[in-house]
Amino acid sequence: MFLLPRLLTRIHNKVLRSVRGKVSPVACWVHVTANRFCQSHGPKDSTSDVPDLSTFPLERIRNFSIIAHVDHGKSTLADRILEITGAIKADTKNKQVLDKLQVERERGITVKAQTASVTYKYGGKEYLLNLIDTPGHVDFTYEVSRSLSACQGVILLVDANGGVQAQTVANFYLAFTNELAIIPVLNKIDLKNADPEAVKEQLFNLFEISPDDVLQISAKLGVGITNVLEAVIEGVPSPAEKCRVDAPLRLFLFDSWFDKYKGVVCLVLVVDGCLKKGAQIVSSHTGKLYEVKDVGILAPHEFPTDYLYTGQVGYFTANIRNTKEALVGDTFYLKGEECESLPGFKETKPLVFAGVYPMDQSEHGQLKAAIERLCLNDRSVSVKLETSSALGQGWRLGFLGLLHMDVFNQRLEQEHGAQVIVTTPSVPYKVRVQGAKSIQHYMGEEVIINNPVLWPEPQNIVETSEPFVRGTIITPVTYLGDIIGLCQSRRGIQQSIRNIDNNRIIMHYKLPLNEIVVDFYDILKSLSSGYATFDYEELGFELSYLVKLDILLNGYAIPELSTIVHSTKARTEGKRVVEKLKDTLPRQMFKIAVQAAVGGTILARGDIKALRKDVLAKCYGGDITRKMKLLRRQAEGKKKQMKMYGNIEVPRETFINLLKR
Ligand SMILES: Nc1nc2c(ncn2[C@@H]2O[C@H](COP(=O)(O)OP(=O)(O)OP(=O)(O)O)[C@@H](O)[C@H]2O)c(=O)[nH]1
Repeated sequence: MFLLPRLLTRIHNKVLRSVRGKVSPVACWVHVTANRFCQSHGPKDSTSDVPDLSTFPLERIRNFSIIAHVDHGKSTLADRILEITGAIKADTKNKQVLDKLQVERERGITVKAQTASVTYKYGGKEYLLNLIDTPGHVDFTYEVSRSLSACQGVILLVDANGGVQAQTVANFYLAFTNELAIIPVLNKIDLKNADPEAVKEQLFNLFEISPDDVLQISAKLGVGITNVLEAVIEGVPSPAEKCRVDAPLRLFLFDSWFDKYKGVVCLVLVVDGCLKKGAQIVSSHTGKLYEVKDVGILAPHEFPTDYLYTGQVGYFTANIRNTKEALVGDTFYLKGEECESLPGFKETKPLVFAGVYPMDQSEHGQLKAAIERLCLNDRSVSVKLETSSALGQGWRLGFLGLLHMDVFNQRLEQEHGAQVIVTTPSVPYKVRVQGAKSIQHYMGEEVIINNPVLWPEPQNIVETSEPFVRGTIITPVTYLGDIIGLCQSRRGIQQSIRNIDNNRIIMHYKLPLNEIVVDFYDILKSLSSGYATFDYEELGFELSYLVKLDILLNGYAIPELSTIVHSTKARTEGKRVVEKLKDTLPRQMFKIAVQAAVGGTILARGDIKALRKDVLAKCYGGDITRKMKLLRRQAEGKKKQMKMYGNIEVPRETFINLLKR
């Protein structure tokens, strides 16, 4: 059952070569809360009394995460664990209890890791189990890696019907490089088409996991759940090595959110010492002093306990109103007892950037507050002010992927009532410029450009690079041809291909990030009737011949519509945008030439015909020369107007329609 030692010795070198992402192991921290609350105070569905938190020695604490591909049943397993341990009442209505956000419930996906603590009796002793339900989608890997640094082990859940998928592979390596114990579990064995033996073979072929170590459960029916809990107690090491009971207080802040009544709520791990209500604590990051107003645990709802002991996880509030003061990764210590800060989290690197503007400029202030509060709960988003002549004042936000961007904007709307316009997403590019110091905006020779508007003039560019990723695709053999075709059309280079069983193939492709951010995943899914799965890891920047594609209306470039493309794709992309614009721009009283250009070269052109006023309407009968004269005058008038409207004012609504994805 304990995979860690065996795997570490057997496949260490092989795995380290293909490690997914570089996760910074946060020094020492465990993630434990005690559970079960007084019925009088607890959430309605909690069932038992609050245990005395001081009675759990570190040896009887287990911190673990559930990791898996999307929809393999993580949240359902979490429901069953909460039920079996009495944290919530067993009820058929319990569906993904830990998916608390509206966006999670609507989309049926987890986007935010959630913590819940339970107690379980095993071998005559009571254990504190702290479980973290993590998201499955690649865009939320940050949440997974943050959660893993709080754990000593993981349950690697695999759907016995769907088998190993791209995200299973990614998550396995994430846990493996964090040196966590791995408990392999097959879920959905109740399904008619479940094939546990085939999936065990896949696990062996890919990760050398012995079939004898694999547990089989049905999270939906609640079959085999106690075996999983016991495997966690037996197989996951306790956090005893990492925390000190007798040392002065040290708190590690690893999540936070905003409560309109209490201000910022900080989720912390008590690494050393004990936290009590009323304590005076100092932030290592800001040096500010706070008085702790409220202390409690999550189980899974907030529950006040007044104390948190060594190794336990819980929340505190301290009347923090400024969201910038609660930096995830910060260390807090007791006033007068300054101590060494714990290593924080590695900054995430956003991969997709887009402009976000208020629908109505008068709501700029509200949107600013909404973005700040949401970023408190999602630290992986980067924020920078931006101004557009068409859309006004806004921000350029950086996300970890397109789904992340969609979910963030949906949360802005649902949780903060903000109405926003989101511009076309783009990826960061690297440009080496000459005469750098003389060029406005650029201080160094190599610059990262997140916004096509800031692309340097062609004569100043020495070379350009774009980000590449290593994509993992797992697909049934039937769809192989179509998928290879798709990857080639996206400038992909195949790196490896092999069978994981009789029917399924795993492939690795090197792909430009730019080619996959928008629609690659959707096309892959539709080509494979939903069966192929995709995951990617960053490979860094590589030289590439990139150009700025400008869109001109009657000869004037519209900055908001510029994009960066690979030179081989400029013509096709130009034609596509021109066609789209022809359909979207309202006709005006004069002709509009829509052009796509790179530098001075026009690559595509389309004309929007002028709206024609019927100047002959009042000219009943009469001589043909009279009618010709009227038409000639109209044409001359338009010529003048063309000049006048050379710089066409595109209505704001048109921009909104054009830029809306
Ligand atoms: N038949 C069957 N269905 C299951 C089982 N476990 C989960 N499901 C179903 O699988 C679907 C996905 O379950 P979730 O628990 O939301 O999966 P998840 O891994 O948390 O999903 P993400 O958070 O989006 O990654 C739901 O419709 C569940 O009802 C099982 O043991 N048997």
